Amino acid sequence: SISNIQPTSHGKTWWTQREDLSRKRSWNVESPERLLYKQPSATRGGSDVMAVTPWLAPIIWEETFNPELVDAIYKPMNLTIATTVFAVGKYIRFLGEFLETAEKHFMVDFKVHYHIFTDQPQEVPAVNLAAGRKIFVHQVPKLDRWQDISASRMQMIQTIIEEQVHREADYIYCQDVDAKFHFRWGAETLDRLVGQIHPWYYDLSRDQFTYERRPESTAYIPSGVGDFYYIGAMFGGTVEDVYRLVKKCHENIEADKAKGIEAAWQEESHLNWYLLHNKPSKVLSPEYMWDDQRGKTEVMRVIRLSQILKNYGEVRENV
Ligand SMILES: CC(=O)N[C@H]1[C@@H](OP(=O)(O)OP(=O)(O)OC[C@H]2O[C@@H](n3ccc(=O)[nH]c3=O)[C@H](O)[C@@H]2O)O[C@H](CO)[C@H](O)[C@@H]1O
Ligand SMILES: [Mn+2]
Repeated sequence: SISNIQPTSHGKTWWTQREDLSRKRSWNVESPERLLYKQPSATRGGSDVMAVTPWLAPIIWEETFNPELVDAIYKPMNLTIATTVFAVGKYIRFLGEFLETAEKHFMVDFKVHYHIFTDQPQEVPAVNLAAGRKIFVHQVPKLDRWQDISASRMQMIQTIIEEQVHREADYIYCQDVDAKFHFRWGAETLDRLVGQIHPWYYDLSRDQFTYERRPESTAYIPSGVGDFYYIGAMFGGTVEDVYRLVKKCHENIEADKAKGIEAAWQEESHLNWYLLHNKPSKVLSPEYMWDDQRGKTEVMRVIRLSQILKNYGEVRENV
């Protein structure tokens, strides 16, 4: 199905429908009775990396969780996971491999709704989807600047939650299209509000983070403050929590625009402001969004998804 997405911001009556959907779910963490798995140790962590934040949100790395146990708990919940991916202008070329590799590694055996936003619906590749998985195509205008294409995602995600996703999905994850899956990217990532540590900043000090540093911007973060530098290419969580996030970031982007300010890294700067003040309930290690340009570093046991090398001069609208 192809819909034409117009940026809107209408009434809140859909929240009631949303509450009905949530009530039908059992949120108990039920494990099947005779499932066998390795005993967890109370005194030794599964890994030598930081696996919990100072506000007690888990940080997800390989070996901090048991994939079979996670699947055994989450699969019977019959969840629907929406994912948004933008393929505007030349970025349509990345969509085929994104979807094909997602079918191999992303939430395998779960119901997944891919929401694809593009200016070229007829170019969306035909991909064989496993049972229970669907593609929805939404037509969006092609904006002139890559900064605006990237930043407009906050508003478009807000709109699609209001118009459709609130009725259909439990969780929503929002990802860049210029990436490929290589390894399990599964239900261990599900949580209320989920941020992703940027692959270039996980080992730097907070003062090196490229936060927005001008006090005039709503995304302003002063020096001496900050937890992680979160990447704009991936965030997610329950539909309610992601809705609050995209709505606030969109409002702040508009407030800045009215003052003639564009944050240093557009929506990524606003996302970082939001997640500093609204702590994520789960944080994904860089395994979940790596960058091919960085090679593999010692801390990385696996690479689950990686941004592919691209020629910025060739794919971006204005450089
Ligand atoms: C290393 C680096 O420079 N990282 C920044 C850069 O990420 P990226 O270089 O990863 O940004 P990008 O060019 O991949 O754009 C982000 C996403 O927007 C969509 N898109 C973008 C342009 C376009 O013409 N068509 C289209 O569909 C597409 O889904 C893409 O994956 O920019 C982002 C957005 O501001 C963030 O600030 C990142 O931190
Ligand atoms: Mn990207």
